[in-house]
Amino acid sequence: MALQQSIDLALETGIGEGGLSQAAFEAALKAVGQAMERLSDDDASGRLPLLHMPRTTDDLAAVREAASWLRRDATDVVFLGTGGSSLGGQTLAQLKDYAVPGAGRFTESPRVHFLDNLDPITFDHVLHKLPLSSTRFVSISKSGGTGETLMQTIAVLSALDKAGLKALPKDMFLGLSEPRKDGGRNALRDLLEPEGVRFLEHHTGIGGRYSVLTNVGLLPAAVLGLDIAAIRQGAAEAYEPFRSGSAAKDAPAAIGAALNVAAARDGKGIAVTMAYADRLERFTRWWVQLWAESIGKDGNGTQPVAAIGPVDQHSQLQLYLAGPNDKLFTVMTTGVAGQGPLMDEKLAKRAGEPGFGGKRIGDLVAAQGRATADTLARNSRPTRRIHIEKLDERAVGELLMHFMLETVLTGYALSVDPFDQPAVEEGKILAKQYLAQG
Ligand SMILES: O=P(O)(O)OC[C@H]1O[C@](O)(CO)[C@@H](O)[C@@H]1O
Repeated sequence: MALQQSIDLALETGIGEGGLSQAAFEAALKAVGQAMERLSDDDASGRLPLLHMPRTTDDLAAVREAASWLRRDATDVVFLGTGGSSLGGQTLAQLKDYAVPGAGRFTESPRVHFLDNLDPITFDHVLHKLPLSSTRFVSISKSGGTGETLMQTIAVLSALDKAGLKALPKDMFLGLSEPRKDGGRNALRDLLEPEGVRFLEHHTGIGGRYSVLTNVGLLPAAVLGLDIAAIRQGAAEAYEPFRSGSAAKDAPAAIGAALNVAAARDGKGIAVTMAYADRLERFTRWWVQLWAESIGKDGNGTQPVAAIGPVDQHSQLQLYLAGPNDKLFTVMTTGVAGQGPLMDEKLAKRAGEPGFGGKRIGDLVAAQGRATADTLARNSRPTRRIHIEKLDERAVGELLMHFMLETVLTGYALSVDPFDQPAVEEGKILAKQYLAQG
């Protein structure tokens, strides 16, 4: 297993007052144990295809084929889509420096872009800058009806038309959506299929925010040359204790769920995940959607907050250490010790930091991650630590599956349905009304 989780700094037994009591944790673990029984039924009945994804391999060839079609002669590949239709792919793409501050600008061809937010200025700018004749577009929407993705797709079709290119939309576009239900409407298909655009099928039994291990997340990963089989193998590692019928106390994702349940019951209404790695920044955003939409309903839920270290030590940490003690922290570190530029002894002395001499940047980051977890604990803030020595496809696959399982189990244990998001529809309907009114 690549993921090492320790919860001692979250419990009263480890940090004293402020930690979660052993009794509360045990009670939560019991509830999660019951949730695991339900999960086991879900697996056996096939009700949750997500649970079978780690062991599935027969769909990978189609993903690889689509990826190589997209890469052929392309300078740029643009993924249109939002929420669960984008964040999983972004998380995986970050292994190849996507959206890594500074480094992301130097990525090799094809450049990959995820346009998940709808912003007219950005979209205009990107459409003007992209070399359209060598750009490929992928529109992803499970429902096929998300307004943002439809507007983006319409805008691109119009831009291609205006550019008067020889290639047709079918040579430049790929769609990814559910099949039409009972032959009914699917707006994205209605838009693209008449142009001859080919579609990959979105798994009908897997929700958008749980779709990272399907073609939704794996297609961008394959375009970037990542080992998509290894991502699934890593996910299988996280699922193994569940597959083999381990007790909750022996299943890392169940332990994580129990911590969250105990914290929620204890009135700790905020869950902060602080990752000490640029290449986990998109992961934290993916987790925010997963957690918020899955757990936040019927008056339940804890507020997910994403943070990155060490940069957010210089913006958020003061509150975390000295503000209200209403949070459960997860501090994530990777094996960066010994990595990065070496600090020259003389220059370090000149800077008044002789202790930096002979150390590497990764040494300081490793020390900072450790210090932040320990300082939170010393200030009575319950803190879980997750360490991943080597951040690669396998490790990220395991991490993603761990957090999906943790989320589902937390939902089950708190008696909320972790798979729907009914409340967000109201605003979408109103926005369409306002648009019509002008
Ligand atoms: O993939 P779709 O259907 O376009 O939905 C995009 C996102 O919108 C939501 O439905 C919320 O509005 C998310 O759950 C989903 O990931």
